[in-house]
Parts: sequence; C-alpha cells; structure tokens
Amino acid sequence: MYSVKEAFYTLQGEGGQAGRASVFCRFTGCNLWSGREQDRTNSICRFCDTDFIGTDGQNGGKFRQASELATHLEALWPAQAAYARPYVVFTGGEPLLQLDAVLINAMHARGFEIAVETNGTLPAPDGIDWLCVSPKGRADIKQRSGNELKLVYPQEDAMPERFMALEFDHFFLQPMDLAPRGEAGNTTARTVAYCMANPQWRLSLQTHKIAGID
Ligand SMILES: C[S@@+](CC[C@H](N)C(=O)[O-])C[C@H]1O[C@@H](n2cnc3c(N)ncnc32)[C@H](O)[C@@H]1O
Ligand SMILES: Nc1nc2[nH]cc(C(=O)O)c2c(=O)[nH]1
Ligand code: SF4
Ligand SMILES: [Mg+2]
Repeated sequence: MYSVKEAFYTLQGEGGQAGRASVFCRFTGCNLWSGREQDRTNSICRFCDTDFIGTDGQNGGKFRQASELATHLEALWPAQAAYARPYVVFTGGEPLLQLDAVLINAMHARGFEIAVETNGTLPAPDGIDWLCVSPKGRADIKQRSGNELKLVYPQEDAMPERFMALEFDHFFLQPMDLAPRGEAGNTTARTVAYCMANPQWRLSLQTHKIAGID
C-alpha cells in the first residue's frame, strides 16, 4: 500500500534539474517531523515548507499496487510530449519510507526517468536515475552518495563543512525559506555570500516559488 498526499505536473524548481517538466509524487509522512505545527519546534527537521499529512491533496490517495500508482502518475504526463523523456520526482514527506523496487520498475517500464528528493536518513533502493539528498539538522546520513547534495542553509546543526567529503556530483546550498515558521530574515544573502566564499557550493533557488507555479 502506498499513501500519496498529492501528485501533479509542474517544473522541477530546485537543484541541478531545475526547469525540467516533471510529474511530482508527494508521499504521505516523514520520519523527521510529524507534520503537525505543535510538534515543529521539538522535531529534528523544523523548517519544512510542506504539508504531507493525509491523502487529501490533488490526485492524492491510497494505492494497493505499484502498477496502480504508476498508471495514475503516467496519466499526469502530457500526451503530446513526444520529444522529452518522461520524468517523475518522488518526494514527500520522506519518499524512502515507501518507494520500493516494484514501483521503480513499474515507472521504468512506463518509460520514466526517476528522481528522488530525500533527507538521507534511509538508504536509497537501486535504480534511481537522479538522487538528491538534503541533510537535516543532527540526523545521521545513511545515504552518503548520489547525484546532488542540496543543503538548506543555514542550519545550526548541519553546516556545509560537514558534507564536503560525501560522494556527490553536485553540491548545492538552498536558502532556507523562513515563511513556514512565520519568520523573516535574509537567508538568500547569507547563502550567496557562502557560495562566493566557498566556490565548491552552488546556489539553488526555489524557482517554483519565484515563478508562482506551486
Ligand atoms: C519537503 S522536502 C521532501 C523530501 C525529503 N523529506 C527531504 O527533506 O529532502 C523537499 C525539499 O524541500 C526542501 N525544503 C523543505 N523546507 C524548506 C524550506 N523551508 N526552505 C528551503 N528548502 C526547503 C528540503 O530540504 C528538500 O530538499
Ligand atoms: N516545483 C517544485 N519543485 C520542487 N522540487 C522539490 C520539491 C519538493 O517539495 O520536494 C518541489 C516542489 O514542491 N515543487
Ligand atoms: S525531512 Fe523533508 S519532508 Fe520531512 S520535515 Fe524535513 S523537509 Fe519536510
Ligand atoms: Mg516543495
């Protein structure tokens, strides 16, 4: 059984694939926050910008079989998009609590390239085509390799120096959006300054928020 909060067609907003047309599948639930506001300050991850509780979002629901979910996601890719490889981004919540080999195979069988956005606390299954790990606070990193490491900045317990030795092709810093916590502050300027002083890091902006698309 897979629980999906929402699924939709959009542009990937973040990281090295920003701008690419994508079907997003947002799984329900996370291991670093319950998703309830009253638990936010006592959680390992405290700045989340996402509602991942329940299955009541757009195209959300419960799916008994991988094939059922794969067919549901495939239908969100536009039929006329003949020249582009179909692309699905599994996110959440924490997608590695639910994504398994059967679902990976079912998406590949439908011609999709598969991307994952994970907090890195669980090992990733084989077969993911673009793996993004985004470490959180003091949480231990179990998935220490991948295509991109995309760190939200600044985090007191997860400063960039800690992650430089990991095996990733790209290292991105993404300014923390403080709005979910109702705070103000210029995290973008601080992120820019860090990338300019430490050129191994590149800036990732949440372009879907700038563009106002989701
Ligand atoms: C909502 S998370 C879901 C996937 C997974 N649980 C994770 O944390 O990577 C998707 C992406 O949004 C980022 N993100 C979440 N809250 C954010 C915020 N307030 N500002 C900037 N990025 C944020 C995460 O770091 C992650 O890269
Ligand atoms: N457009 C868009 N791009 C994204 N990239 C990562 C996101 C996520 O929440 O995982 C996200 C998202 O929520 N929307
Ligand atoms: S780990 Fe990801 S989904 Fe979970 S609370 Fe943090 S940002 Fe949100
Ligand atoms: Mg998001």
